[in-house]
Amino acid sequence: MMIPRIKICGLRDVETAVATARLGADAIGLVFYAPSPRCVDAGVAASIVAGLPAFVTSVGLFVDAAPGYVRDLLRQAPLDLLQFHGDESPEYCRQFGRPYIKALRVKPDTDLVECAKRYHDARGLLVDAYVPGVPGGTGEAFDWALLPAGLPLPLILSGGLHPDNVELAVKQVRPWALDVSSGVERSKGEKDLAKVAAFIRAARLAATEMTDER
Ligand SMILES: O=C(O)c1ccccc1N[C@@H]1O[C@H](COP(=O)(O)O)[C@@H](O)[C@H]1O
Repeated sequence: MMIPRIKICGLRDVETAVATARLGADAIGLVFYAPSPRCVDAGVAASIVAGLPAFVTSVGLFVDAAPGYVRDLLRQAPLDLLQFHGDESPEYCRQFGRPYIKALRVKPDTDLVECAKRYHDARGLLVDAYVPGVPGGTGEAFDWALLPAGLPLPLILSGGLHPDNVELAVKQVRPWALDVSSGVERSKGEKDLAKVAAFIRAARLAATEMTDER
């Protein structure tokens, strides 16, 4: 099985972002949603983007943001990929002319195949837990059995992942990528590099074990 790509979300300073990349993260998420304890401003985002080494993707996370705000941010911080984590329509997501992923909060009646068709030009479909009133970053997991096989877009698994459940997640879901925030923190918004290292190690080991078993 492919080793899943790993995104660590909610970095707030250059030093921790670079340390996270050195631990093996493929992508670093920057949150542009004011109510989040992980929210950063354009200046901090620009310094993190500029500080990342080659081949580490910078991802900007937005929740139903005004288009002007997103454009303004992109002028200041040249993000590689946009993550839309609210109720954004496909038309909204496309208007920036940048690669994007669409996040969906999964409920028992969510038709993910239909969603993948609607957002057909997304670079991946990110699935997260549905927690009423909170758009994400909750640390809550959802029932992975709700995920259909054979989605026509790369599946990015998120929601309540942490170093102790990521092995099961990789083996059960076989996602293209993993995205984690709360599960690698010591307190809300405060990343714990030991947990980041443990998460990356456990995810890669799980995928390697699956390959060896075949
Ligand atoms: O991280 C946040 O604060 C956040 C705020 C608003 C929307 C999404 C947010 N984060 C994303 O939520 C999922 C799950 O996070 P967790 O690991 O359960 O804490 C993940 O995709 C984050 O990128």
